[in-house]
Amino acid sequence: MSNIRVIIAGPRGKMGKAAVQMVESDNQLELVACIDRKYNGLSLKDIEGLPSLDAQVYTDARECMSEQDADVLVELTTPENGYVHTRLALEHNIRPVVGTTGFTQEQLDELRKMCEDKGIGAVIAPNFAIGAVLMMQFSKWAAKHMPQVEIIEKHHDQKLDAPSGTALKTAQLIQDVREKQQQGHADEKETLQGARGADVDGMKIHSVRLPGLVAHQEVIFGGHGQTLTIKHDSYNRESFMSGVKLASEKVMGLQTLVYGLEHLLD
Ligand SMILES: NC(=O)c1ccc[n+]([C@@H]2O[C@H](COP(=O)([O-])OP(=O)(O)OC[C@H]3O[C@@H](n4cnc5c(N)ncnc54)[C@H](O)[C@@H]3O)[C@@H](O)[C@H]2O)c1
Ligand SMILES: O=C(O)C1=N[C@H](C(=O)O)CCC1
Repeated sequence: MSNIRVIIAGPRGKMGKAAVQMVESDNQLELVACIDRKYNGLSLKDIEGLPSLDAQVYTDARECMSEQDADVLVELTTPENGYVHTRLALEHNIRPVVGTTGFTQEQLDELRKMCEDKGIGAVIAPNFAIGAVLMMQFSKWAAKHMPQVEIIEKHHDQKLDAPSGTALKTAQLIQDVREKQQQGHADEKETLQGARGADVDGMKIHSVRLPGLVAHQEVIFGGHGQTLTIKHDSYNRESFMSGVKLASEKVMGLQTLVYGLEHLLD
């Protein structure tokens, strides 16, 4: 089978660096170019801290995608730029594998429509860590039986979006199996705004941002005389890389947009 030709957007970021390493050490994936904010025209090996690869760096994403005959874009930048890159990739028939979080529902709907119109696949996964995917699936199951639930997500303090994509996805999965409902006291009042967190159909989401954290989430279910906590921790960015690899391979066989890695697991 021929190699899958990959462009990585954001190669000097925390996730991008790990993705460059992963692609470099993989037999089936081949890094052909990167999209960065700096270093136009250099090759990756000229950039300090990155592996010695010949892949060319572009600051202009459109130019990169027009010049390079790529199969997959691995997008790991920021919500705003990530959306632009993902659209551009689809316009160039390059299949996006998107880890970047913070896209709005309208943006996701538009990207889904673009995929359908072009008959080309895309994977957008708010969390590529297998343990996090299982944590979300277990939470959906638990919510059927214990529908009173709150989500606490904790991330490093450089994160741009809140709540996390994982927390939103978890809430969506739980919405599939539980009715909107009042949680806490019906007459509850916040004496300090935001004290009860964000609200999704009565379900609360609390976002913690601190140095030292990577990516962590607890989903707490309450019942009569008992609680259940389903918890996942990512301690480093390598935890996401088997998911990025799987998505980069599986996207080649997709004709639609898939939102969440669970759709790619057997
Ligand atoms: N889906 C997952 O499993 C997962 C895991 C971790 C992080 N994330 C998400 O991935 C994204 C990146 O996270 P990170 O921790 O690596 O962030 P980071 O800030 O370390 O890296 C982002 C990189 O993007 C680069 N960048 C910004 N704008 C750009 C542009 N226009 N062109 C090219 N590069 C550009 C920045 O220079 C930076 O190097 C975030 O949205 C984060 O939420 C997702
Ligand atoms: O580091 C981040 O930023 C992460 N974001 C994802 C999210 O928003 O859910 C999860 C993994 C780490």
